[in-house]
Amino acid sequence: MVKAVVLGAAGGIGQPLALLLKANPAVTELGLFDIVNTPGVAADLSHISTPSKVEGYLPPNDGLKSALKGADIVVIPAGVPRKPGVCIPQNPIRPQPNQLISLFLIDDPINAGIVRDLANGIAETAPKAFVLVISNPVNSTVPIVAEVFKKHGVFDPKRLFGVTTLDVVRASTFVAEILGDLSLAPKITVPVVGGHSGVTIVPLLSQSSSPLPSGFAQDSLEKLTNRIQFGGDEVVKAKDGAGSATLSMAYAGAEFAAKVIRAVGGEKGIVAPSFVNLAADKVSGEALKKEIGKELEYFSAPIELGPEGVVSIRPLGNLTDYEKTLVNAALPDLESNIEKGVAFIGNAKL
Ligand SMILES: NC(=O)C1=CN([C@@H]2O[C@H](COP(=O)(O)OP(=O)(O)OC[C@H]3O[C@@H](n4cnc5c(N)ncnc54)[C@H](O)[C@@H]3O)[C@@H](O)[C@H]2O)C=CC1
Ligand SMILES: O=C([O-])CC(=O)C(=O)O
Repeated sequence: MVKAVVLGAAGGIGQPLALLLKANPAVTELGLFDIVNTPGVAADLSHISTPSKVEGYLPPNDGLKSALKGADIVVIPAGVPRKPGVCIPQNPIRPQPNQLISLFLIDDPINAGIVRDLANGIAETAPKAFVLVISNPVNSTVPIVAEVFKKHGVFDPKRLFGVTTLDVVRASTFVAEILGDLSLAPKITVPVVGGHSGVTIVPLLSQSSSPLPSGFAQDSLEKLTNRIQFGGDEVVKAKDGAGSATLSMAYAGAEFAAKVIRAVGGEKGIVAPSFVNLAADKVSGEALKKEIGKELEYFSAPIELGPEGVVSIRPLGNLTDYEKTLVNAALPDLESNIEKGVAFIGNAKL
Protein backbone atom coordinates (compact mmCIF):
# COMPACT_ATOMS: atom_id res chain seq x y z
CA MET A 1 0.00 0.00 0.00
CA VAL A 2 1.50 3.33 -1.04
CA LYS A 3 -0.10 6.70 -0.44
CA ALA A 4 1.35 9.40 -2.70
CA VAL A 5 0.51 13.06 -2.14
CA VAL A 6 0.98 15.96 -4.54
CA LEU A 7 1.16 19.47 -3.05
CA GLY A 8 0.41 22.00 -5.80
CA ALA A 9 -1.67 19.38 -7.57
CA ALA A 10 -3.82 21.75 -9.64
CA GLY A 11 -0.86 23.40 -11.37
CA GLY A 12 0.87 22.99 -14.69
CA ILE A 13 3.13 20.28 -13.28
CA GLY A 14 0.79 19.09 -10.56
CA GLN A 15 -2.03 17.91 -12.85
CA PRO A 16 -0.03 15.76 -15.28
CA LEU A 17 2.10 14.51 -12.38
CA ALA A 18 -1.05 13.45 -10.53
CA LEU A 19 -2.23 11.74 -13.72
CA LEU A 20 1.03 9.78 -14.02
CA LEU A 21 0.90 8.80 -10.34
CA LYS A 22 -2.71 7.70 -10.82
CA ALA A 23 -1.47 5.54 -13.71
CA ASN A 24 1.22 3.95 -11.50
CA PRO A 25 -0.23 0.63 -10.27
CA ALA A 26 2.02 0.71 -7.19
CA VAL A 27 0.15 3.76 -5.87
CA THR A 28 -2.95 2.74 -3.91
CA GLU A 29 -4.00 6.15 -2.58
CA LEU A 30 -3.47 9.59 -4.08
CA GLY A 31 -3.92 12.77 -2.03
CA LEU A 32 -4.07 16.08 -3.88
CA PHE A 33 -3.65 19.47 -2.25
CA ASP A 34 -3.62 22.94 -3.77
CA ILE A 35 -5.06 26.33 -2.89
CA VAL A 36 -7.43 25.98 -5.89
CA ASN A 37 -9.28 23.41 -8.02
CA THR A 38 -8.23 20.14 -6.36
CA PRO A 39 -11.80 18.79 -5.96
CA GLY A 40 -12.22 19.00 -9.75
CA VAL A 41 -8.83 17.48 -10.52
CA ALA A 42 -9.51 14.66 -8.04
CA ALA A 43 -13.01 13.97 -9.42
CA ASP A 44 -11.61 13.82 -12.94
CA LEU A 45 -8.73 11.47 -12.02
CA SER A 46 -10.94 9.29 -9.86
CA HIS A 47 -12.76 8.00 -12.96
CA ILE A 48 -9.54 6.39 -14.28
CA SER A 49 -9.63 2.62 -13.91
CA THR A 50 -6.44 2.13 -11.90
CA PRO A 51 -6.21 0.91 -8.28
CA SER A 52 -5.69 4.18 -6.40
CA LYS A 53 -8.35 6.06 -4.53
CA VAL A 54 -8.04 9.82 -5.20
CA GLU A 55 -9.01 12.67 -2.89
CA GLY A 56 -8.61 16.40 -3.42
CA TYR A 57 -8.29 18.96 -0.64
CA LEU A 58 -8.26 22.73 -0.31
CA PRO A 59 -6.91 24.81 2.61
CA PRO A 60 -10.17 25.17 4.62
CA ASN A 61 -10.89 22.55 7.30
CA ASP A 62 -7.25 21.49 7.60
CA GLY A 63 -7.12 20.33 3.98
CA LEU A 64 -3.33 20.08 4.01
CA LYS A 65 -3.43 17.78 7.05
CA SER A 66 -6.17 15.63 5.50
CA ALA A 67 -4.21 15.29 2.27
CA LEU A 68 -1.00 14.38 4.10
CA LYS A 69 -2.50 11.93 6.59
CA GLY A 70 -0.81 8.55 6.11
CA ALA A 71 1.42 9.78 3.25
CA ASP A 72 4.33 7.56 2.26
CA ILE A 73 5.65 9.86 -0.44
CA VAL A 74 5.01 13.58 -0.90
CA VAL A 75 5.88 15.40 -4.11
CA ILE A 76 5.96 19.22 -4.06
CA PRO A 77 5.46 21.13 -7.32
CA ALA A 78 3.71 24.07 -5.59
CA GLY A 79 4.89 27.56 -6.41
CA VAL A 80 5.29 30.16 -9.06
CA PRO A 81 7.04 29.26 -12.32
CA ARG A 82 9.41 31.52 -14.25
CA LYS A 83 8.54 33.90 -17.01
CA PRO A 84 10.94 34.95 -19.80
CA GLY A 85 13.85 37.03 -18.46
CA VAL A 86 13.68 35.64 -14.94
CA CYS A 87 16.47 33.44 -13.68
CA ILE A 88 16.57 30.72 -11.00
CA PRO A 89 17.93 32.32 -8.90
CA GLN A 90 20.34 35.24 -9.62
CA ASN A 91 22.19 33.41 -12.37
CA PRO A 92 25.54 35.02 -13.05
CA ILE A 93 25.98 33.47 -16.49
CA ARG A 94 23.16 35.49 -18.02
CA PRO A 95 24.33 39.09 -17.56
CA GLN A 96 21.15 40.96 -18.48
CA PRO A 97 20.76 43.00 -15.30
CA ASN A 98 17.75 44.94 -16.51
CA GLN A 99 15.83 41.79 -17.25
CA LEU A 100 16.87 39.65 -14.36
CA ILE A 101 14.32 39.53 -11.61
CA SER A 102 15.07 37.01 -8.93
CA LEU A 103 12.22 34.59 -8.45
CA PHE A 104 13.48 34.02 -5.03
CA LEU A 105 14.14 35.24 -1.55
CA ILE A 106 15.53 38.75 -1.48
CA ASP A 107 13.28 40.27 -4.14
CA ASP A 108 10.42 37.83 -4.05
CA PRO A 109 10.28 35.18 -1.35
CA ILE A 110 7.08 33.64 -2.67
CA ASN A 111 8.25 30.11 -3.43
CA ALA A 112 10.41 30.02 -0.30
CA GLY A 113 7.38 30.87 1.84
CA ILE A 114 5.13 28.35 0.07
CA VAL A 115 7.65 25.55 0.52
CA ARG A 116 8.28 26.50 4.17
CA ASP A 117 4.56 26.33 4.97
CA LEU A 118 4.08 23.02 3.20
CA ALA A 119 7.16 21.60 4.97
CA ASN A 120 5.60 22.60 8.30
CA GLY A 121 2.51 20.64 7.37
CA ILE A 122 4.55 17.58 6.41
CA ALA A 123 6.61 17.77 9.62
CA GLU A 124 3.42 17.85 11.68
CA THR A 125 1.37 15.24 9.81
CA ALA A 126 3.67 12.94 7.82
CA PRO A 127 7.18 13.29 9.29
CA LYS A 128 8.27 9.87 8.01
CA ALA A 129 7.23 10.44 4.41
CA PHE A 130 9.75 10.57 1.57
CA VAL A 131 9.71 14.17 0.36
CA LEU A 132 10.48 15.06 -3.27
CA VAL A 133 10.93 18.78 -3.89
CA ILE A 134 10.27 20.12 -7.39
CA SER A 135 9.52 23.77 -6.52
CA ASN A 136 12.28 26.12 -7.62
CA PRO A 137 14.90 27.08 -6.89
CA VAL A 138 15.62 23.50 -5.83
CA ASN A 139 19.15 24.39 -4.61
CA SER A 140 17.48 26.57 -1.96
CA THR A 141 14.05 25.00 -1.42
CA VAL A 142 15.54 21.64 -0.36
CA PRO A 143 17.58 23.32 2.43
CA ILE A 144 14.41 25.21 3.42
CA VAL A 145 12.51 21.94 3.90
CA ALA A 146 15.45 20.48 5.84
CA GLU A 147 15.67 23.52 8.16
CA VAL A 148 11.93 23.37 8.87
CA PHE A 149 12.18 19.64 9.62
CA LYS A 150 15.16 20.28 11.94
CA LYS A 151 13.10 22.77 13.92
CA HIS A 152 10.43 20.12 14.37
CA GLY A 153 13.10 17.53 15.28
CA VAL A 154 12.06 15.25 12.41
CA PHE A 155 14.81 15.77 9.83
CA ASP A 156 16.01 12.54 8.24
CA PRO A 157 18.39 13.39 5.38
CA LYS A 158 17.81 9.95 3.87
CA ARG A 159 14.20 10.90 3.09
CA LEU A 160 14.55 14.31 1.47
CA PHE A 161 15.22 14.66 -2.28
CA GLY A 162 15.55 17.60 -4.65
CA VAL A 163 14.17 16.45 -7.99
CA THR A 164 16.81 17.01 -10.68
CA THR A 165 15.48 14.26 -12.94
CA LEU A 166 14.42 16.68 -15.68
CA ASP A 167 18.09 17.46 -16.30
CA VAL A 168 18.77 13.73 -16.64
CA VAL A 169 15.78 13.27 -18.95
CA ARG A 170 16.92 16.18 -21.13
CA ALA A 171 20.47 14.84 -21.29
CA SER A 172 19.20 11.41 -22.44
CA THR A 173 16.97 12.97 -25.09
CA PHE A 174 19.57 15.37 -26.47
CA VAL A 175 22.24 12.65 -26.65
CA ALA A 176 19.80 10.35 -28.49
CA GLU A 177 19.07 13.22 -30.91
CA ILE A 178 22.79 13.60 -31.58
CA LEU A 179 23.12 9.85 -32.12
CA GLY A 180 20.26 10.17 -34.63
CA ASP A 181 18.09 7.56 -32.91
CA LEU A 182 15.38 8.72 -30.52
CA SER A 183 14.47 5.12 -29.78
CA LEU A 184 17.65 5.09 -27.66
CA ALA A 185 16.41 7.95 -25.44
CA PRO A 186 14.66 5.85 -22.78
CA LYS A 187 17.75 3.66 -22.35
CA ILE A 188 20.47 6.29 -22.30
CA THR A 189 21.64 7.35 -18.86
CA VAL A 190 23.83 10.38 -18.30
CA PRO A 191 24.72 11.30 -14.72
CA VAL A 192 23.85 14.97 -14.17
CA VAL A 193 25.34 16.28 -10.93
CA GLY A 194 25.72 19.51 -8.92
CA GLY A 195 22.38 21.26 -8.57
CA HIS A 196 19.36 22.44 -10.53
CA SER A 197 19.92 25.86 -12.08
CA GLY A 198 22.17 27.08 -14.87
CA VAL A 199 25.84 26.45 -14.25
CA THR A 200 25.13 24.29 -11.21
CA ILE A 201 23.73 21.66 -13.62
CA VAL A 202 26.73 19.52 -14.58
CA PRO A 203 26.14 16.76 -17.13
CA LEU A 204 28.88 14.13 -17.10
CA LEU A 205 28.62 13.33 -20.79
CA SER A 206 31.83 11.29 -20.77
CA GLN A 207 29.87 8.79 -18.65
CA SER A 208 26.88 8.55 -21.00
CA SER A 209 25.77 4.92 -21.26
CA SER A 210 25.72 5.46 -25.05
CA PRO A 211 28.90 7.36 -25.89
CA LEU A 212 28.80 10.45 -28.09
CA PRO A 213 30.10 9.84 -31.63
CA SER A 214 33.88 9.41 -31.77
CA GLY A 215 35.56 12.67 -32.70
CA PHE A 216 32.66 14.70 -31.23
CA ALA A 217 34.22 18.18 -31.24
CA GLN A 218 34.84 20.17 -28.03
CA ASP A 219 32.70 23.08 -29.23
CA SER A 220 29.81 20.67 -29.94
CA LEU A 221 30.28 19.22 -26.45
CA GLU A 222 30.14 22.70 -24.96
CA LYS A 223 26.95 23.50 -26.92
CA LEU A 224 25.33 20.27 -25.76
CA THR A 225 26.36 20.94 -22.16
CA ASN A 226 24.95 24.46 -22.39
CA ARG A 227 21.67 23.15 -23.84
CA ILE A 228 21.26 20.77 -20.88
CA GLN A 229 22.17 23.49 -18.37
CA PHE A 230 19.72 25.95 -19.89
CA GLY A 231 17.05 23.53 -21.15
CA GLY A 232 14.60 25.30 -18.87
CA ASP A 233 15.18 28.58 -20.73
CA GLU A 234 14.41 26.89 -24.06
CA VAL A 235 10.94 25.98 -22.76
CA VAL A 236 10.31 29.30 -20.99
CA LYS A 237 11.13 31.13 -24.22
CA ALA A 238 8.95 28.88 -26.39
CA LYS A 239 6.02 29.17 -23.96
CA ASP A 240 6.40 32.93 -24.32
CA GLY A 241 4.93 34.06 -21.01
CA ALA A 242 2.80 30.97 -20.32
CA GLY A 243 5.22 29.48 -17.76
CA SER A 244 8.03 26.95 -17.72
CA ALA A 245 8.40 23.22 -18.31
CA THR A 246 5.38 21.35 -16.98
CA LEU A 247 4.80 18.18 -19.04
CA SER A 248 8.43 17.06 -19.22
CA MET A 249 8.75 17.92 -15.53
CA ALA A 250 5.69 15.86 -14.66
CA TYR A 251 7.20 12.93 -16.60
CA ALA A 252 10.53 13.36 -14.80
CA GLY A 253 8.89 13.75 -11.37
CA ALA A 254 6.77 10.63 -11.89
CA GLU A 255 9.84 8.66 -13.02
CA PHE A 256 11.80 9.64 -9.92
CA ALA A 257 8.82 8.99 -7.63
CA ALA A 258 8.38 5.55 -9.23
CA LYS A 259 12.04 4.75 -8.51
CA VAL A 260 11.68 5.76 -4.86
CA ILE A 261 8.50 3.67 -4.55
CA ARG A 262 10.21 0.63 -6.11
CA ALA A 263 13.28 0.99 -3.87
CA VAL A 264 11.14 1.40 -0.76
CA GLY A 265 9.27 -1.72 -1.85
CA GLY A 266 12.54 -3.67 -1.69
CA GLU A 267 13.88 -3.57 -5.26
CA LYS A 268 17.68 -3.40 -5.16
CA GLY A 269 20.21 -1.55 -7.30
CA ILE A 270 18.10 1.51 -8.14
CA VAL A 271 20.35 4.53 -8.71
CA ALA A 272 19.24 8.01 -9.76
CA PRO A 273 20.74 11.48 -9.41
CA SER A 274 19.11 13.72 -6.81
CA PHE A 275 20.01 16.84 -4.82
CA VAL A 276 20.46 15.54 -1.27
CA ASN A 277 21.94 16.50 2.07
CA LEU A 278 25.37 14.88 2.17
CA ALA A 279 24.76 13.71 5.73
CA ALA A 280 22.28 11.21 4.25
CA ASP A 281 25.11 8.70 4.23
CA LYS A 282 28.08 9.77 6.31
CA VAL A 283 30.85 7.77 4.66
CA SER A 284 29.90 8.34 1.02
CA GLY A 285 28.83 11.94 1.75
CA GLU A 286 32.24 12.78 3.22
CA ALA A 287 33.95 11.03 0.30
CA LEU A 288 31.96 13.15 -2.15
CA LYS A 289 32.95 16.37 -0.33
CA LYS A 290 36.60 15.32 -0.71
CA GLU A 291 36.04 14.56 -4.38
CA ILE A 292 34.56 18.01 -5.11
CA GLY A 293 37.06 19.71 -2.76
CA LYS A 294 34.42 21.68 -0.88
CA GLU A 295 32.45 21.42 2.36
CA LEU A 296 29.00 21.70 0.81
CA GLU A 297 25.98 20.52 2.78
CA TYR A 298 24.05 19.51 -0.35
CA PHE A 299 24.95 18.24 -3.79
CA SER A 300 23.22 16.33 -6.54
CA ALA A 301 24.91 13.03 -7.31
CA PRO A 302 23.78 9.55 -8.32
CA ILE A 303 22.02 8.12 -5.26
CA GLU A 304 21.52 4.47 -4.49
CA LEU A 305 17.97 4.13 -3.20
CA GLY A 306 16.65 1.61 -0.69
CA PRO A 307 13.80 0.95 1.77
CA GLU A 308 14.90 3.85 4.02
CA GLY A 309 15.60 6.26 1.14
CA VAL A 310 19.26 7.14 0.51
CA VAL A 311 21.52 4.10 0.86
CA SER A 312 24.68 5.75 -0.45
CA ILE A 313 25.88 8.67 -2.51
CA ARG A 314 27.88 7.48 -5.47
CA PRO A 315 31.20 9.12 -6.37
CA LEU A 316 31.35 11.30 -9.47
CA GLY A 317 34.03 8.98 -10.86
CA ASN A 318 36.53 9.80 -13.56
CA LEU A 319 35.92 13.29 -14.89
CA THR A 320 37.43 14.85 -17.98
CA ASP A 321 39.30 18.15 -17.53
CA TYR A 322 36.31 19.95 -19.04
CA GLU A 323 33.92 18.28 -16.54
CA LYS A 324 36.25 19.24 -13.69
CA THR A 325 36.01 22.90 -14.74
CA LEU A 326 32.20 22.58 -14.85
CA VAL A 327 32.09 21.14 -11.33
CA ASN A 328 34.38 23.90 -10.06
CA ALA A 329 32.24 26.56 -11.75
CA ALA A 330 29.12 25.16 -10.04
CA LEU A 331 30.49 25.29 -6.49
CA PRO A 332 30.23 29.04 -5.67
CA ASP A 333 26.61 29.26 -6.87
CA LEU A 334 25.69 26.08 -5.05
CA GLU A 335 27.22 27.37 -1.84
CA SER A 336 25.35 30.67 -1.99
CA ASN A 337 22.04 29.07 -3.06
CA ILE A 338 22.24 26.63 -0.13
CA GLU A 339 23.14 29.42 2.31
CA LYS A 340 20.14 31.46 1.13
CA GLY A 341 17.79 28.57 1.78
CA VAL A 342 19.23 27.93 5.24
CA ALA A 343 19.16 31.65 6.11
CA PHE A 344 15.54 31.99 4.98
CA ILE A 345 14.48 29.80 7.88
CA GLY A 346 17.33 30.93 10.17
CA ASN A 347 16.12 31.59 13.68
CA ALA A 348 12.56 32.35 12.61
CA LYS A 349 9.78 30.89 14.72
CA LEU A 350 7.60 28.63 12.62
N1 LIG B 1 12.71 20.90 -10.39
C1 LIG B 1 12.52 21.13 -11.68
O1 LIG B 1 13.21 20.55 -12.52
C2 LIG B 1 11.44 22.06 -12.13
C3 LIG B 1 10.79 22.85 -11.24
N2 LIG B 1 9.77 23.70 -11.65
C4 LIG B 1 9.13 24.51 -10.63
O2 LIG B 1 7.91 23.92 -10.21
C5 LIG B 1 7.04 24.93 -9.65
C6 LIG B 1 5.62 24.82 -10.19
O3 LIG B 1 5.60 25.08 -11.58
P1 LIG B 1 4.21 25.02 -12.41
O4 LIG B 1 3.46 23.80 -12.06
O5 LIG B 1 4.56 25.29 -13.82
O6 LIG B 1 3.44 26.28 -11.80
P2 LIG B 1 1.86 26.55 -11.77
O7 LIG B 1 1.68 27.98 -11.40
O8 LIG B 1 1.24 26.06 -13.03
O9 LIG B 1 1.36 25.63 -10.59
C7 LIG B 1 1.74 25.84 -9.28
C8 LIG B 1 0.59 25.42 -8.40
O10 LIG B 1 0.98 25.65 -7.04
C9 LIG B 1 -0.17 26.07 -6.36
N3 LIG B 1 0.15 26.71 -5.10
C10 LIG B 1 0.57 27.97 -4.87
N4 LIG B 1 0.71 28.17 -3.55
C11 LIG B 1 0.40 27.01 -2.94
C12 LIG B 1 0.35 26.58 -1.60
N5 LIG B 1 0.67 27.40 -0.59
N6 LIG B 1 -0.02 25.32 -1.34
C13 LIG B 1 -0.35 24.47 -2.35
N7 LIG B 1 -0.33 24.82 -3.64
C14 LIG B 1 0.04 26.06 -3.93
C15 LIG B 1 -0.88 27.00 -7.34
O11 LIG B 1 -2.24 27.21 -6.99
C16 LIG B 1 -0.69 26.23 -8.64
O12 LIG B 1 -1.79 25.37 -8.89
C17 LIG B 1 7.74 26.25 -9.96
O13 LIG B 1 8.45 26.66 -8.81
C18 LIG B 1 8.71 25.89 -11.07
O14 LIG B 1 9.80 26.78 -11.17
C19 LIG B 1 9.38 23.72 -12.96
C20 LIG B 1 9.99 22.91 -13.88
C21 LIG B 1 11.09 22.05 -13.56
O1 LIG C 1 13.72 26.64 -15.88
C1 LIG C 1 12.68 26.71 -15.18
O2 LIG C 1 12.20 27.76 -14.74
C2 LIG C 1 11.99 25.45 -14.82
C3 LIG C 1 12.99 24.41 -14.60
O3 LIG C 1 13.52 24.26 -13.51
C4 LIG C 1 13.40 23.60 -15.76
O4 LIG C 1 12.75 23.63 -16.81
O5 LIG C 1 14.41 22.87 -15.61
